[in-house]
Amino acid sequence: MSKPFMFEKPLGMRDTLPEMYEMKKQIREQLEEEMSAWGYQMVETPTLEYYETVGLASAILDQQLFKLLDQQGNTLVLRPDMTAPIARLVASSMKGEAYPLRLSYQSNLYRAQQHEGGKPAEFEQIGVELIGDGTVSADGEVIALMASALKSAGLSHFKIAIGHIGYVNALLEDIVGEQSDTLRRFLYEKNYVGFKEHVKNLPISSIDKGRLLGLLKLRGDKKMLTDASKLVSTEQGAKALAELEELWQVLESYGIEDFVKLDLNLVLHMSYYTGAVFEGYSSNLGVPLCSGGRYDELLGKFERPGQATGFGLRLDLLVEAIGKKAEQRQATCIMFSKERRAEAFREAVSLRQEGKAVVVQDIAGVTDLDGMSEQFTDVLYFIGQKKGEA
Ligand SMILES: N[C@@H](Cc1c[nH]c[nH+]1)C(=O)O
Repeated sequence: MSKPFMFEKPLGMRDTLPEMYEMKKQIREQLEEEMSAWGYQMVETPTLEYYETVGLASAILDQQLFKLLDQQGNTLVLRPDMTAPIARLVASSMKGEAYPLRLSYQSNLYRAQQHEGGKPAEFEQIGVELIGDGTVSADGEVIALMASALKSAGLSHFKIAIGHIGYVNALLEDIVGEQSDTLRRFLYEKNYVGFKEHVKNLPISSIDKGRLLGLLKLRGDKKMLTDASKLVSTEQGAKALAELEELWQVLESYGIEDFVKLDLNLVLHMSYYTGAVFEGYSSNLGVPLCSGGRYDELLGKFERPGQATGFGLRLDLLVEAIGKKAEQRQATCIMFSKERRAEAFREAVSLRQEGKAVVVQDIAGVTDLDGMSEQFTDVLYFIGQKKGEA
């Protein structure tokens, strides 16, 4: 490998400039406030985790993990997700705390990228986990909170698509048995053309081909569930549909049915999901900006079984979707020369006490006075001899 050019960053890594920082901060505060208002408590976990435990439990493709070695020779990962670290936390340091637990987080996550110019390899995610509650009310709560968080951040045009991995598995396994992975991957990649092509070439009856292709049409409101029930007759399939029916009622009780739609071919990235899954879209972004779902088996891997659900929201994408500029705090500049330095500092203290942001600048350190002054609406000069002094 050649030596990187001085200004290059590792693949997928980004800088954050002041304006973007401010925008992220304002939106982050609103999201955190909303989650706290719903009774969720913030936690933090380390950036590095063991590959063998949390790394594997995160259920993400191995090629997306950043791996490194510690001094003892253990393989570590930069956390690719927060759900697995929180499962570890709940099963260890928080073991004594009764279920259900409502936890929230705001963290940078790391997913290695294969190509330049694509997705970021480090991004901030804000989310919640509702752990130890297997009810459909819990699924409804996290979806309603996600909608409420998006609204509180200032996003008004969004839709949440809801599916159920139990339904997809029931249908695929009923028809293609063990070979369902390939079809699931087409769905996860939203490669519906690839899905159709693959189905065409499968050695199965035309009725079963019709059932598999029928899955792609299962989008809409709760009326669609009747069509869905015609494709699968297994107990697992029926259970998933009954859950979705109840979930729709919960969402109606929250009054957010206009923001949601059912999409039964939804398959998400993480393979730990076991039940209802969902994804949120803004009308002006081509990619989902938040997603989540039920994962009832993950806590068991950390020896504290518990049914759970949650979501994660990408702050960078939410900022992009909202699209408006941050309200920048205007600062006053006090330009001083050393004779009046103490006076300038006193003035700065008193203006800051009034709530103003103040920059104090020694004029001897400025080479471009006009350029510097243009950055401020107000510039006060404390230059030369003090008034009244000879
Ligand atoms: N951890 C998931 C989101 C999620 C939170 N809880 C459940 N799912 C992700 O990064 O996509």
